[in-house]
Amino acid sequence: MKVAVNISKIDGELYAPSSKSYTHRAITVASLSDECVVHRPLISADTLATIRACEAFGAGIERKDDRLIINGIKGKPAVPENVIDVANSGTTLRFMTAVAALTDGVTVLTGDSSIRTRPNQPLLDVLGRLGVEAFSTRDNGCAPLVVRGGLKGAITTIDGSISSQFISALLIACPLTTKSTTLSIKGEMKSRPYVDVTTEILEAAGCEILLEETNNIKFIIPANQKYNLKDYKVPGDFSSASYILAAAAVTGSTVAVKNMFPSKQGDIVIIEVLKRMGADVSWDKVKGIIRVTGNGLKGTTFDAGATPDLVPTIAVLAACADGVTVIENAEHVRYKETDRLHAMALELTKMGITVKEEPDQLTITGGALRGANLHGWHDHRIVMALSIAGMVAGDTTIDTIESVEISYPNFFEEMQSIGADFKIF
Ligand SMILES: O=C(O)C1=C[C@@H](OP(=O)(O)O)[C@@H](O)[C@H](O)C1
Ligand SMILES: C=C(OP(=O)(O)O)C(=O)O
Repeated sequence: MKVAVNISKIDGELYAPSSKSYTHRAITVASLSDECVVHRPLISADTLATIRACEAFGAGIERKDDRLIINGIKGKPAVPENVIDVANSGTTLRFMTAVAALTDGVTVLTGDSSIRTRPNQPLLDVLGRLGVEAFSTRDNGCAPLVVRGGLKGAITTIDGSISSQFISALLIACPLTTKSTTLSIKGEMKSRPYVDVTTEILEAAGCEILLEETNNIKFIIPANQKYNLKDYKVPGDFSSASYILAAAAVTGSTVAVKNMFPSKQGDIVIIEVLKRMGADVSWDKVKGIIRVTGNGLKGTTFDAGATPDLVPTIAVLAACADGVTVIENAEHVRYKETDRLHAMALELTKMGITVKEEPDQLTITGGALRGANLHGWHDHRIVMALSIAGMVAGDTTIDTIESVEISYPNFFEEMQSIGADFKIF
């Protein structure tokens, strides 16, 4: 499917979708608990993959209105009857690889053509050191993955520079083993706020994990724990909201986004970035409302280490700003649904913007965007970000737009409802 985008202004308010990251964790931890109700989960292609996988491990999951009623497996997943297909979801693949390590048998995990190119070797290696036979069928660290359960605690290290999801996955599985684990992080821990979201939910489930931070980060994970997640309400998603907020900022419009309460999401930093670039932004944290008025933007420097998912949004803000923006410390952004540094560099160049692509950064010189026929790379964040750029350029088409199903299924309809000139064809 494609969208044709014309020059648009927007006006009004939207309710941000629920957080994808919190939803994945709530479903996984609830499935490893006894009985739990997850309120306001995000229902999207990625979170449905997590639901299916947890069901394959034995959890009962029923959808009722805006709740998931979960009958959990009390820390002991069954051996799945079939291969687990995570579709396009990296979070599901990494989390379920660790859950598979808790079974008494063999699990095979695979997914779509994008997921089968994404790296997992650091997670497979650590699982190997924790007593689990875990390997890639093609010996390249990518799915299909095979995991023979038998997880035991130990003292080990993991490289933090590729994906925090390996660390989150281990933090979810290791408390359920019979021997404690010490996990030290080698190098910078990229995407750290996502690990904080994991430990927050684990804490809500009554799990204890100790964090030591001296020269490097170390998690001490006591063994023989039980999860007891009860009623859990999923907060709004700041990564999804970033497209709405950016749309107002680049088109000189005003919008309000509701369901934006403080949480551990690193992508909250979008508020600071918009302010720094010159937008008028206010955040009522009690009412959970962010208001943005676009006012002309100027370039900035953005360190993407903690918040890789904001890169497509910020690349579009940069393209519409006066002067130069440097998005740095972003190598891990290449390991997503697609290589997002390369995709954004290529597509913004088609719109007449000068972009310098280096291994771990983009340097973007803002300018007049011109309409173009763009490729969405089958990647929800690329599609949504380019749609915002199209609202400034006009006369733009973007393909592979069905990918918004991954994190924000109603993106186009909701943006149309506040004035975005999007025509789906
Ligand atoms: O744990 C999570 O929910 C996520 C972690 C991040 O990935 P990395 O840790 O691989 O950077 C982020 O990009 C992804 O969208 C969601
Ligand atoms: C990279 C993403 O998710 P995942 O890693 O779960 O595929 C994303 O939502 O941008």
